[in-house]
Order: sequence, then C-alpha cells, then structure tokens
Amino acid sequence: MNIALKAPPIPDCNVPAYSPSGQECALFESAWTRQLPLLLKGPTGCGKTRFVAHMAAKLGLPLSTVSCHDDLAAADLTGRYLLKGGDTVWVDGPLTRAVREGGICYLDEIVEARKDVAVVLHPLTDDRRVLPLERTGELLEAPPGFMLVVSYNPGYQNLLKTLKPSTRQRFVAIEFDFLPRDREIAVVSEESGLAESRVAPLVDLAHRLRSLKGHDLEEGVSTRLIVYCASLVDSGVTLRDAVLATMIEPLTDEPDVKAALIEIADAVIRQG
Ligand SMILES: Nc1ncnc2c1ncn2[C@@H]1O[C@H](COP(=O)(O)OP(=O)(O)OP(=O)(O)O)[C@@H](O)[C@H]1O
Repeated sequence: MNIALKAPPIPDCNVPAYSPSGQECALFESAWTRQLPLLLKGPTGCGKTRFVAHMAAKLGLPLSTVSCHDDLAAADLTGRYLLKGGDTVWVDGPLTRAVREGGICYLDEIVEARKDVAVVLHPLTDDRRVLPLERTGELLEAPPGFMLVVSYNPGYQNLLKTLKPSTRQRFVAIEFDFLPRDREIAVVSEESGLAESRVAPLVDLAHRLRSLKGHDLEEGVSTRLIVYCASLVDSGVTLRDAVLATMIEPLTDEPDVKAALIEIADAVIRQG
C-alpha cells in the first residue's frame, strides 16, 4: 500500500548539516514514502548517523537512536515492566515509542545486538509492519510515518556477527564511504571552523592512513577524527600534537605501527 506521505516544511537552520555523496537523500525519502526499512552500511565515522539525523529533521519526524551492543536484547527495544512507587508499570522502549509516535528508529551497529532482536524486527520490516508486544498482549500497527533504519560496519564483521539473509533482505540498503577529498575538506572545515587550506593536509594524511586499512590497521581514520583534529588545531593545539591525539593514538596501541604512522604524519605535515 502506498499512502501519500508528505514532509512538512522545516526551517533549514533546524536541520543538522549533511553533505550528500550521491542520491541517498532522495532514496531515503522514497523509502520512507513507500514505508520501506533502510539498511546503511559503511565504516565508522563516515556520516551515517548524521545522515539519519538530517533526514529525520528534514521530514519533521521524531528520531530515537539506539547504539546496539552485545548485551542489547529485544526487551531493551520494546520495553519492560518496571517497579514505580510500589506499582508495576509498563515502560515503552525506544522502538515501541517510535512505532507509537510514527517516527524514525535508528539502530546503530545492529549486528552487535542479541539474536532475539531479529525476532521483533521481522514482522516490522515486511508488509505486516506490526510490532507484537508479548508482555502487554498488544499488536501495534506501525503508522505510515514510522521507519526503521539500521546500520552496520561491514569491516568489523566476523562469522559470528553477520546479519542473516532473512534479515538483510527485508531492507533497502545503501553503502556509505568517506567523501571525495575536496568535499571532505569542505565538511571538516565547516564542522570545525578551521580554514579549508589548513584542513587539506589533514585530509591528505587521512587518505594515506586509510590506505593502510587491512594491513597494519583495522580501521582507517574517520571523518569524525579529522573533525576532532581540525577542532583542536582551531583551538590553538599544535598540528603535530593534534594529529597524534586524534589521528594516531585512537588507531593503534602497537608501538611499531604507531612509529610508522608518526613517520607518515611527519612527512605529510612537513609537506603541508
Ligand atoms: N556527509 C557528511 N556531512 C556532514 N558531516 C559529516 C559527513 N560525514 C561525516 N561528517 C562528520 O563526521 C562526524 C561523524 O559522523 P557520524 O557520527 O554520522 O558517523 P557514523 O557513520 O554514524 O559512525 P558510527 O558508525 O561510528 O556511528 C559527524 O558528526 C560530522 O561532523
């Protein structure tokens, strides 16, 4: 069923800034209009969370974000009975709240969650669009505005932590990656306040370090870390100290790898 959904006009100043890398904004809006759930894949710190926040604000929808972890169970999303002043009261979890409100529920790093989470997501992510609450006996029908968005980082996957095809194939999926050089420079400059000419060597260094992913490093430098670095430099921290604290220390604890990264950083800083 296609119910015509229309986003209310939202003043731009209330929308978190997001620089698109392709057609993802149009795709998100179409998926929301057609009541389809969305899966975002991509490395840490490349803009997935910002994208969802941007789209939720643009569409004028409430957003509940949950960072999944290996202890997160279905009841953490749906809700549970709690003792309150001698009474036992049902308290909705973030997923139930989003279904009742007709908003967006964003489950970050969904592969980390416990297996029983998939059981509650399945009837919500096919054409039934229902959330059964066993404990209260309710069967909530998701209103047209409700949308489920999940994300994961394929780089962290291992055999024990993957999405089953029966779960993956319920979602429209978008692959994310870091922005091209000039766009990433513009975003980091915008986010940190540091001039683009001073951000450029930081982005070039990030590119060098990203090329080591899979060899010496599990993950490359995220856009988030470049923003941290540029923000520290903008606050007066020296370039080398800022690079060390944001683009090298968070990446590795291995002394040999660290020494190699510092050598690369020093070379890029000298050129910049
Ligand atoms: N396309 C973009 N437009 C605007 N800002 C961006 C963009 N990409 C990254 N950023 C910046 O990078 C930061 C980190 O991005 P974000 O938190 O969205 O990453 P993520 O992909 O959700 O990471 P994780 O998987 O670790 O949750 C943002 O707070 C923002 O400053």
